[in-house]
This record gives sequence, structure tokens and C-alpha cells, in this order.
Amino acid sequence: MAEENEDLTPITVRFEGVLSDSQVVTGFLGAGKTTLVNYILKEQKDWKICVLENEFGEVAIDDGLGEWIRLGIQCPVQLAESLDAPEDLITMDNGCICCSVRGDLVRTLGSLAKRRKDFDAVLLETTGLADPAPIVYTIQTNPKMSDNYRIDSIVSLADCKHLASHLDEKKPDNSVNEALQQIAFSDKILLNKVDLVSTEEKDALKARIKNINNFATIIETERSRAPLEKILNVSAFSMESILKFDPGFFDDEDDKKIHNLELVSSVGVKFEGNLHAQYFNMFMMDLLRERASDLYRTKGVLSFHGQGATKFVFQGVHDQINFGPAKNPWGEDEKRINKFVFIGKNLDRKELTEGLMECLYKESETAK
Ligand SMILES: Nc1nc2c(ncn2[C@@H]2O[C@H](COP(=O)(O)OP(=O)(O)OP(=O)(O)O)[C@@H](O)[C@H]2O)c(=O)[nH]1
Repeated sequence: MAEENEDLTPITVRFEGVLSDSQVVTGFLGAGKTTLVNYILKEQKDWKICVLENEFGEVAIDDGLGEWIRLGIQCPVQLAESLDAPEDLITMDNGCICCSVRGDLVRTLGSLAKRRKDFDAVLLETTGLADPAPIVYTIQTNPKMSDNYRIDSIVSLADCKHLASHLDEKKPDNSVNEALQQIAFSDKILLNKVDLVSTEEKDALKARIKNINNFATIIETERSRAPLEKILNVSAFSMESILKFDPGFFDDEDDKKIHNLELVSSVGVKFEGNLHAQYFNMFMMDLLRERASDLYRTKGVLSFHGQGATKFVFQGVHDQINFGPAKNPWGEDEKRINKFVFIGKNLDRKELTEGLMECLYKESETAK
């Protein structure tokens, strides 16, 4: 607790190299997360990476506790200090990362922040049963965290052989299907263990994943060996990344309807015009009040009436939304196309589209 209150190194500039990237690696039990982490540590030579692993297995079963284990910092240059010292081992309060570990994550990342010069990035490997949302919340909502870390991307391992059955699993009322949630949250999905399935099985799973999260990039892998440039330092989570929406995302609506067997799906909405700031705020407030728990990810690129060429972007996880101007304004000849992405449960495309279009600014409103 004492550590949480300690001051961290002051930050002068954000998003310009002083922050450490943090990569969240998630995926169901046995999907290949550790294989990915080992592969990254072995193959990449440019970054000093610190790995945090949240174990929830034998330790948890034995004594009800899990542990954040700092596995070590891998770097091209030998570090002076050993990270195997006992004080580097941080014990969780209780249970799984998605339930109660936030305090420990803050403490761990907080103490690591003081040694930021020793590493460039943090890899957080969740347990196979973790819901990634609390990690995102922790890093984004705690100022000490958001001043020191930015989430580069959420990478999910999908086991080609077993994911479908995990997705099919019916959970008791009100409990989440973790496998589904991990897919819904991800920016990058590694379709792993392709060696164990036929092309047809693989394609079927891919279609199903796209139906849940059509926004994430899917990369087929064996032994988690994804091209590093596609998964590291990709800024896939950032608000700016939403400006790089796959143009096809908004077009193949029919395709998404066909397989809509899951409750979780992705909906893209785009239309031209300027939004009425007040109406849009009201729309979002209502939506989040009623549906925050169903909305895993939201992203948007917006043009507002009265804001000149400023392009706005937002991205959110449940009810926590980051909103602000994009790095670059609207181009002189650029059409003011607003784009929105929603990934969540029970999404109604028509309702979302109509609700958003009602937020359009109409010239008649200032005519009087
Ligand atoms: N056939 C095959 N096996 C793989 C592949 N990738 C990983 N494995 C194996 O799958 C098993 C589980 O891999 P891990 O990397 O430990 O999976 P994990 O997601 O970290 O597992 P948990 O920590 O239990 O959640 C290991 O025996 C790996 O060697 C693959 O592409 N093909």
C-alpha cells in the first residue's frame, strides 16, 4: 500500500518516447501465450522487455493466492541488477487478475516505472481465465499508470483446435465466457496451432472470430510465431489507430449477419456530416448508462459542427472512454465521414445507426 503512494518520475511529454509500451497477451488456457512470450523474448533484439505474468494455477489452488511474477527483463545489453531478487516477487492480494489484482498491478507497474530507463516495454501475460478489461482500466484510469504506460495492443491467442468449443460453452447467468471476451477485446488475434486443424476448420473459426470482432487483425501462426513487426510496437490500441480502420469493416454487413450466433458481435457505422456535440454527448451518455457492461470496445472518428478542421477520436472499454483531438486535422478536401466501431453483446445495428444519425447537426437548427 505504501508503495502505491510513492511519487513516480515526473513525466514531461506524453506519447513521445518517455512512456513504456505495454502489451497485453491474453488467450484461453493452453492457447500458446507462454510460447508467444518465449518466442518474443528470444527473437526480438531491439527492445528491453519486462515480462509480467499472472499465474493462477497450482499456487492459487494450494493457498488461494496467485502471484505476479516478474520473469525477467530481456535485453541486448546485460542489466546491472538481477531481477530475481525476492523483493521483485510481488504477491497478489487474492485470486485472479480479473477479480482483485488491480492494486498489485498498480504496485508492480508503479515500482517498475521508477526504473523505466531499464526497459522499453512491458509484456503482461494474463491467465487463461482472465478478462482483460480490468488491466485496461487499471492502466488507463490510474494517472500514475497512464502517465507512464500506454497500451500498445491487446494480443489474444486463439487455439485453432479448441477455441470453438470454449466459445460454445454456456456459462451460468451473469458470468462471462472468458474466451469470447478475450476475442472481443483484442486488437490482434493469433490463430495459433494451425498445424492441428484442416483448412476448412481453420476458415470456419476465422469466420466465427470475425463475427465477434471484425476489428482485430487475425494472424495465422504455428507455435505463436507471428511476424514481430505485426504484434510489437504497433499502436493498435491507441486512439490514433482508429484512424486506420480497415475500410472493408463498414461494408460487409451482410456477412456479419449470417453467422450471428454469438451474442457478441461487432458493428461498424459510418456516415458523412458534422455531429451536434450536445446531442452526441447525450447519445453516448445514455448508451453507456444503459449498456456499458455489454460494450467491450468502442472506437470512433468524429467531425463536430463548430470545431473547424479538428478531427476527434475516441476509444473506450466499457464505460471508460478516452476522447480527444486526433494528431492530424481533417484535410482540406477530405470528406467529413464519421466512423464508429462497437464490439459488444446484443448490439442492434439499426438502433445504433439511427441513434447516431440523429446526432447530426442540421443547418436548420441555427436558421432561426
Ligand atoms: N501443436 C501445436 N502445439 C502448440 C502450438 N503452440 C503452442 N503449442 C503447445 O501448446 C501447449 C500450451 O502452450 P502454452 O504456450 O503453455 O499455452 P498458454 O496459453 O501459456 O497456457 P496457460 O498458461 O495454461 O494458459 C504447449 O505444450 C505448447 O508447446 C502450435 O502452434 N501447435
